[in-house]
Amino acid sequence: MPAKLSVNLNAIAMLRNRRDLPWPDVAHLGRIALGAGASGLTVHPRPDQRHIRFSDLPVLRALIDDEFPEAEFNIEGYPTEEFLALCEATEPEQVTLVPDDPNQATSDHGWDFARHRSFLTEVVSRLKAKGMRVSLFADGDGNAEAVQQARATGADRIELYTGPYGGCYDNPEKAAEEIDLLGRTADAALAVGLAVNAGHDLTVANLPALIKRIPKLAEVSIGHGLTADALEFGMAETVRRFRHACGQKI
Ligand SMILES: CC(=O)[C@@H](O)[C@H](O)COP(=O)(O)O
Ligand SMILES: NCC(=O)COP(=O)(O)O
Repeated sequence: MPAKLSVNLNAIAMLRNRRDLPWPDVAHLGRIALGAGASGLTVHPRPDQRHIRFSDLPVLRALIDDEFPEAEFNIEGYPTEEFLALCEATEPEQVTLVPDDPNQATSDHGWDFARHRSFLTEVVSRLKAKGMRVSLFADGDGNAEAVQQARATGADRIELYTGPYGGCYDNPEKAAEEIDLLGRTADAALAVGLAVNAGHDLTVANLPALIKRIPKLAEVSIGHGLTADALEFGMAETVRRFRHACGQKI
């Protein structure tokens, strides 16, 4: 089965938050993404709500429930009590636990599973008891032992952190090395019964090689690169609409 695409709305929310105005409309862009065949929506609400606001969550939950009942909601974040309460109130189909510091600009590493195993086991069991699938953000470093520790927490999946691979956009040799490490991590995870997601800095250019190496990839969540493409490929039509609004003949 091909990898599912979950569209991450963080970048759109960040743009909205530049002004005290309701556009770009995060839920409506989520609707367009799901209408175009995305399998789900991802958000990563951070404690300072600099992009996704906590108040976006019930709106997106209702969008999926009312208009796209086959789609999945994926909420990512560090499992503080506040985050866990948000998940319990929103009941996403999947929660992705990420070891982010509150002040971090973006996610840049996976869990140290040996160190945080008992904490993660507790959190995973709490979320799974409420019917949520749990995925753990993991470094794609080929460490099979770490993957076994991830499995021991009771999680259903890992999400491979693909940032280092995404950063190799201008270095094909380094990209091939990263693909090898990601692939070995995925093999180890699949061997112990964990399904594998992937995300961070994925693009139309770098996805095919990743999918080729990990054909059983269950899901990719993509925000930054996808939003950049949406702007690029939507720019010409948008300028035509604004020229029309200026009274120009098109
Ligand atoms: C978990 C992860 O990989 C991140 O990509 C995240 O979901 C995006 O976070 P920001 O949009 O805050 O950079
Ligand atoms: N889990 C990764 C994600 O949701 C999106 O990351 P990015 O494409 O914004 O880097």
